[in-house]
Amino acid sequence: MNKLYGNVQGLKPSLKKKLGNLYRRRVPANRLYTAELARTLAQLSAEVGRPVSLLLARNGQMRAVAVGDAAALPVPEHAYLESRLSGYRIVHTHLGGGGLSAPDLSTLFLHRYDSIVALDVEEGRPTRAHLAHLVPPEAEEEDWRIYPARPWDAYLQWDYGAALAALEEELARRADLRELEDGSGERVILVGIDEGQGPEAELRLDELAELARTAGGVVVHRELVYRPTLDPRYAVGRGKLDELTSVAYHENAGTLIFGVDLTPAQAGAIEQATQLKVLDRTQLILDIFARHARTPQAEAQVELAQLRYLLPRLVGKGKQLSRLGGGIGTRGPGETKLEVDRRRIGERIHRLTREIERIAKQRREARKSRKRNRVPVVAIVGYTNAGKTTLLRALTRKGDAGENKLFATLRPLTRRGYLPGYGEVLFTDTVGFIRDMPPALVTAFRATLEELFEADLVLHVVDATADGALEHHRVVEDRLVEMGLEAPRLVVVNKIDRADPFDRMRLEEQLDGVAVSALEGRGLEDLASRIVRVLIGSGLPAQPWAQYDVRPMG
Ligand SMILES: Nc1nc2c(ncn2[C@@H]2O[C@H](COP(=O)(O)OP(=O)(O)OP(=O)(O)O)[C@@H](O)[C@H]2O)c(=O)[nH]1
Ligand SMILES: [Mg+2]
Repeated sequence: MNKLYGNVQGLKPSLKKKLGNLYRRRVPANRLYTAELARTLAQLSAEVGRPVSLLLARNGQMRAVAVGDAAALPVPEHAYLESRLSGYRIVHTHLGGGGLSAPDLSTLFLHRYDSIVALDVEEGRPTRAHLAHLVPPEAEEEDWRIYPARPWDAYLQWDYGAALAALEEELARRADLRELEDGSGERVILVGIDEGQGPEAELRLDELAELARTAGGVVVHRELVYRPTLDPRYAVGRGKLDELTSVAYHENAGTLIFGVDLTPAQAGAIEQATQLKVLDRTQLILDIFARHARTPQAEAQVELAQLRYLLPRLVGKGKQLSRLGGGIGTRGPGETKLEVDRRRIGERIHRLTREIERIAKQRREARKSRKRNRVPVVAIVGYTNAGKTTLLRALTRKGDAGENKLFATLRPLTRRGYLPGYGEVLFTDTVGFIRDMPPALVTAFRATLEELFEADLVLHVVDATADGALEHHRVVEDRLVEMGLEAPRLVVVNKIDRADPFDRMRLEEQLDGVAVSALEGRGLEDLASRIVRVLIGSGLPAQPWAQYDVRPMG
């Protein structure tokens, strides 16, 4: 016999059998329900004394029978498809009448059912029918349309198939329109949690937004939730989650990013409740590292951290894995391997650990025999959003014209530049620093910074417009010292086009920095000559032909 869902306790076997027989019913593909089905349903509900709910596939096949309200039905697997309907509908009874309830509507919405019908039952017979379906997201309006109550048999001749096809078409058309408007970029919603930190929580949310942007996301909504203690199950309240799900629908977002770290159980529960992709701060940061990893050592470390973080999140969860699909949180050296199972991941972790040891040994030996007379390397570091990448571009701008081969991009994040009176220099960009690096990621982060050890000079970019710029500087410098980085430093005070003159001066003085606007190209000559002085001071003489500032023919 087919399974009965919901509360079947205390039901007589004969009644259970009758309910089970509902599985044999079928509705023609273009009809909402048949007269026989409605009558049987009403009669059985009256006998049971509880509502009875049916889950029907679009082709009219019975998929599930539950004693209880719509929420008692199992959620169909693979029901959820971006911006489309799930292909399932719910037909159920209401013994007390009263139309569709709030839980009915939120079930409809969350699982994108094709439609939901409630049949009022009086004396074992159907009386009125209440119908609702989703509508394309509009500002200010409800996400569904509820039709006025009609006599139960009014829908028997209705061409449900055609109505549904029209609705799907409309939904798809709107989704296409939005895609055109947005351009690329994964649309994400940020959820910051204020556990009583006050303004600090706001800053952390700003930082989360920066991280999301760096990972290639488009932030369409930010929500700061005040919660002194996290909800053990959902981190935030259930009501808040429903709200966010609705925002996601209106904003066409498929991803929720939480500013706190979620336990594997929380992430799973939130995903289940919202049907959205759920990421936490650590996963977001891992994704950024994955984009910045470019040495074998860094790639191995990032993959290792990704797998370690992923492993506990895999328990009994084929579903979450398949949902990962693509986009933020799925990138990286291990990208293609995310599909493998737990055991294989365990093996991979083991192999990576050995690989990392091997590479480290190799590198120690390679460093000993580092070549003389090579092109000096200048690495750019700094807090996230300080303007490192903009500065790299500004310092190597001429390369963009693509005329001179000297300036051609070598690797995505290293470019050749030219310093007047000195010669060629390699500039290399790095991943931004952030406060509260998740402990699980420290090793991977350091690995992405490994190239710093090849640098002859480290440019430390400070954003003069940032609150706490001095503190950011200190955080970064402390970490560099911890890593044992000995290369000379030069502080670049950036964004002077927008900075308060007093802040700028204070930073310049306290950090002995060079003030620039990477965006407007101001102060770059001063910076170049400071760089040259440091390089020469560390025993890297100017290149012979460059002393006359004659540039070689490209
Ligand atoms: N006003 C102004 N904005 C700037 C300047 N330099 C960079 N920005 C802006 O600051 C933002 C961050 O710049 P990026 O160069 O991406 O910063 P980053 O340090 O590479 O950031 P991450 O790689 O995310 O750590 C961008 O919106 C830039 O346009 C500047 O000199 N003046
Ligand atoms: Mg950058």
